[in-house]
Amino acid sequence: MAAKKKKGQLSLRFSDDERIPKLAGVLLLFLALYLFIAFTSYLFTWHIDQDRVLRFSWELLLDSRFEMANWLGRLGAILSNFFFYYLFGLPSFLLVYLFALVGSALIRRIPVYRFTSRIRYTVILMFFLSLIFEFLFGTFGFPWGGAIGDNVNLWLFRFVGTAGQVVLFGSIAFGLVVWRFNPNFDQLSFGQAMQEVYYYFEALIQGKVFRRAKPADLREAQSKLRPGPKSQSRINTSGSGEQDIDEEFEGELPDVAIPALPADLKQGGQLAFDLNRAKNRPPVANSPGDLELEMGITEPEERLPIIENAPDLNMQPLDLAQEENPDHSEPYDPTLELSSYEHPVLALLNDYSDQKVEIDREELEANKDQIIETLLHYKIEITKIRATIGPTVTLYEIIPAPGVRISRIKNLEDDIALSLSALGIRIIAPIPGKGTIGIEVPNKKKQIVSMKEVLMHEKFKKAKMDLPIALGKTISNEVFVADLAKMPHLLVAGATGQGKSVGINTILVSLLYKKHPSQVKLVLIDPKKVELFPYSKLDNHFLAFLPNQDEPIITDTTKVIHTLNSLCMEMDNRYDLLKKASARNIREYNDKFVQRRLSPLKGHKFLPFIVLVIDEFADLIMTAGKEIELPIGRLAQLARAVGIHLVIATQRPSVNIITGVIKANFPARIGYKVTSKIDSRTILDAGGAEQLIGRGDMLLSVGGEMIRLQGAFIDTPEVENVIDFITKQQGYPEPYFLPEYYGDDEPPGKTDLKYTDLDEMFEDSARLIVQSQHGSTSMIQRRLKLGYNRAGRIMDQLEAMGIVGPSEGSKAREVLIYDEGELERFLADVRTRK
Ligand SMILES: Nc1ncnc2c1ncn2[C@@H]1O[C@H](COP(=O)(O)OP(=O)(O)OP(=O)(O)O)[C@@H](O)[C@H]1O
Repeated sequence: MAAKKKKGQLSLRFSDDERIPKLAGVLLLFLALYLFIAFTSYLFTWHIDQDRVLRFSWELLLDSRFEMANWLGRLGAILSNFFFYYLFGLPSFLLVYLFALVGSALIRRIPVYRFTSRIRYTVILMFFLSLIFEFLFGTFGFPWGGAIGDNVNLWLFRFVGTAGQVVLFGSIAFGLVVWRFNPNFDQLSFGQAMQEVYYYFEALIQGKVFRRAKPADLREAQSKLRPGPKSQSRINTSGSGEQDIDEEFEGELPDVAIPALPADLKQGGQLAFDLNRAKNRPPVANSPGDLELEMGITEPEERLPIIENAPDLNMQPLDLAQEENPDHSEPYDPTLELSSYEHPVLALLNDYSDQKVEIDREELEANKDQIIETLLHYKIEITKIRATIGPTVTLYEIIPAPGVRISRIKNLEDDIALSLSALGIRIIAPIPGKGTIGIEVPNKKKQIVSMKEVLMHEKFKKAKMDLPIALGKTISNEVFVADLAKMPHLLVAGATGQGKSVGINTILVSLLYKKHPSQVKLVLIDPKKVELFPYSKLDNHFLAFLPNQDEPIITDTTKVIHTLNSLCMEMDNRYDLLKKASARNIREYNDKFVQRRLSPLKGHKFLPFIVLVIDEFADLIMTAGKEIELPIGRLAQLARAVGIHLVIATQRPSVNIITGVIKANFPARIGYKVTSKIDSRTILDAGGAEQLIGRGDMLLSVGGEMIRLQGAFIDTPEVENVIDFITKQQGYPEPYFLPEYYGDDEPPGKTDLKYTDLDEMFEDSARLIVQSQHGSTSMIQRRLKLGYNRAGRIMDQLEAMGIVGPSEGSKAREVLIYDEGELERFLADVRTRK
């Protein structure tokens, strides 16, 4: 008895010992390496060794008189010949892969059964390839498909003949592809195929060959699409462009005032008019009459930082989410359900390159002279003036002489504007973080910043953000990419016709270019019913809305109220999930889910980010007031941690629209041109937006910092191209449904839901729940083979109909109907409620 117990204990300890599988893994890895070397060597030495090793004998293996050419000696020669000649031929290499796969799984403690399907595919592939190789190359001496390939081929040849073999192998290959990759043929159409060919050739003609980009490929594809260094302007937005200028001019600065600028000087980049002629000469600013101007080209200076580097507005540190996967299982891939989804390609967008205008050198110098003259007129001396040329405005940055008060310059804003006779002069005194004063002067000819150039820029391509949005370019011509998730909500306002709708399109298109449908969902509200209409086609890819909604884009005020409240419910549900998972924010939660540390059986699921966009929010506030404002305020206050972010836009920036509640909760705001300083203050808490020049010129205020940007331009046909590109691909079987919301005045209850409102599977689910007396969503999901969202919706309906009780966290709900007879009577009654 004692001995038995001991033995039991021993075996328990033995099976618990994690070193055993690790040692087995090491052995397999060693075997894989050994076979790999032996097999590789066999490719070069088989003809030398084959005669001797064809017939195995122990003597051959053990007698040291036999010398083999194989790099691994006699054992290597015998083993590789065995696998190549007697078994599978060249595909024997797949065995190396299998041993390595299983070996590495064992040492990483990943259960081998997770790889069952991969192992199965590999073994089948090995058989199949040995058949094919032998069929194709069987007449050569090398054992391409080994004895297995040879014998099966011989049998097949006698059975179906050569033509039959070709057909059979073709069908098997096709069948294997279907089995392994389950490609979608539903949407295979001649038109789509032609369009793909067209995109390819269009790019080919432009010398921009690329593959249809997957996220990782996008970088490569875009770098190919970027113009080569030769086509870059000498003075350019990019770092390399500015470098060019430096090299061009260094050491050549003549001693005369204002040397000639290069003839092909284009917009972008930074020029400095240094009022200290020589570095070793003391400043001469105190004697204005004596000023000699010298133009130097300076290194591009760090301007207002992009949001990418801005401090994390999210209070919760994110790096804590990077914990190790405890059971070392293969991570969950949320994109798997639409694994063949391809991100839109850049060829769908327009270049607007013909719109690029050269800056007028004389305009630059004239403005500079005017500024200096005007300032001198008011006895303001300066030591240095520098110009940074942007797409729509040029920033003249001046360093006043010591002792000059900044407020004096600020007060002269109007005089300087008058003397430069240009609209929209904005004076920034001082530029935050620098001792300089900025004077922004609009360029006579403005440059369109295309969405395409912004999306193809490294900053966007490399952006590792949750919700990257490419807004446009700063006035120093730097591409500006921000993370909406960190903003964490955005208020967009500006007078009509100044670029707001284009701006919303750039935000949405940025997300469509960068994100997989599993990662982000859009809730689109458009009371004007026009601007966001094209996006309605994305319902099964990127949209989220209420279950009984006919139109994917929400236009009706009552539906908007329901949607906002439903989003609040979604937020609460997500908080529950986060709490159960001990995660502090969506990133931590999703990281845990991806690492398979949260079980779907307990209700956990991968949470996509949700972006709510309201285009024209004034009408809603005017008609529904608090009913709109309160849920927006609640979402804005609380929703960022669970990945719900808002973008709300209005063309009426008055205080009764942009109320205190809204303002307090939207730290990031974009102001397009407005008609008055008061409007500017309403939006940005500061003046300035009234001095913008329209057509996408904007001020972004975030975290107390103000950045002037030229918005990227994207036209409606381009937006439609992108949407069509996505909708032609397979989407999810259904949209992402938000939780059902019934409204306060129509509380969920027996009398409210009509039979027609109920899900088709409602009755079956009710029977299942009553039969099993177990109120669990995951059971409905599993037994009736329904998606998680749909099962959840049915459970809500069961609750509303009084069949189950309310949710009790991770526990099953109470079932309120006890026997099937009672249920059938109840259902018959419900059926009559049409
Ligand atoms: N970033 C931009 N670059 C160049 N032009 C632009 C840009 N944004 C807008 N425009 C020009 O301004 C016009 C009006 O833009 P948009 O429709 O976005 O204005 P809006 O503020 O949405 O107007 P509304 O409120 O009436 O809808 C566009 O048709 C376009 O010609």
